[in-house]
Amino acid sequence: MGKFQVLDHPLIQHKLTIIRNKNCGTKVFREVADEITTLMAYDVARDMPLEDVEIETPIQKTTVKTLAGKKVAIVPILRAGIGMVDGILELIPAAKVGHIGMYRDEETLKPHEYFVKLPSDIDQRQVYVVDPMLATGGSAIMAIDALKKRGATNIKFMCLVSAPEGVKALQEAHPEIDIYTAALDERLNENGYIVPGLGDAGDRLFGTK
Ligand SMILES: O=P(O)(O)OC[C@H]1O[C@H](OP(=O)(O)OP(=O)(O)O)[C@H](O)[C@@H]1O
Ligand SMILES: O=c1cc[nH]c(=O)[nH]1
Ligand SMILES: [Mg+2]
Repeated sequence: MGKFQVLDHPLIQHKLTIIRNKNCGTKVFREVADEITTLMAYDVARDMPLEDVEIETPIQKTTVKTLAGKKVAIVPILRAGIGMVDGILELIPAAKVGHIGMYRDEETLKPHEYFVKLPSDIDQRQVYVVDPMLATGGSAIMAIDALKKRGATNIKFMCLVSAPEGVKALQEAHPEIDIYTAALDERLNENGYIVPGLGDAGDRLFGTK
């Protein structure tokens, strides 16, 4: 079974409180979502492999560490996942970015895939799938299905807010995936929204409501 981690550093909790507030406007929502993602990425990237490299400091030659091995691909689930891309690029600027378009039918809550464009070497990369909300889990499960179908093997999932229902479903569908969330909330409501949550992440990020 992969890891399930609530990244509840005080700075993350404080910033999440800012964007949960219904009075937080689009500009601040976008900026603070970015900041939370950067703080999360610091922890998520903790297992990045290192290798030895020989350099010369002004004092002497020495063997030190540099990042090695698997390169990173960030894969946002459109639309709302786009709000988490820049926060990771801040720390891992050489990462490639793939996109998976997915919308959730408002009646059935079932996800529908409408776009997939990935780096051609996705099978060689450490993949970070990002979406602010893990609600029923349907979108994340289908996005990871799409990635596996195209050869990705090394996948982590990052979200800002998750519901217990979504975490369980994702763990059952893809048990080896590590899941990182800034908060694990109480439940889903009758419309499939996370309670207390932060509302519709896509609409709040892009100002579409
Ligand atoms: O876990 P689930 O029940 O699948 O729900 C979560 C999904 O719902 C939202 O996307 P939405 O369908 O609203 O699309 P959008 O990002 O374009 O607004 C959210 O960004 C997730 O992708
Ligand atoms: O609470 C929720 C659930 C799904 N999608 C959202 O944007 N918010
Ligand atoms: Mg939405």
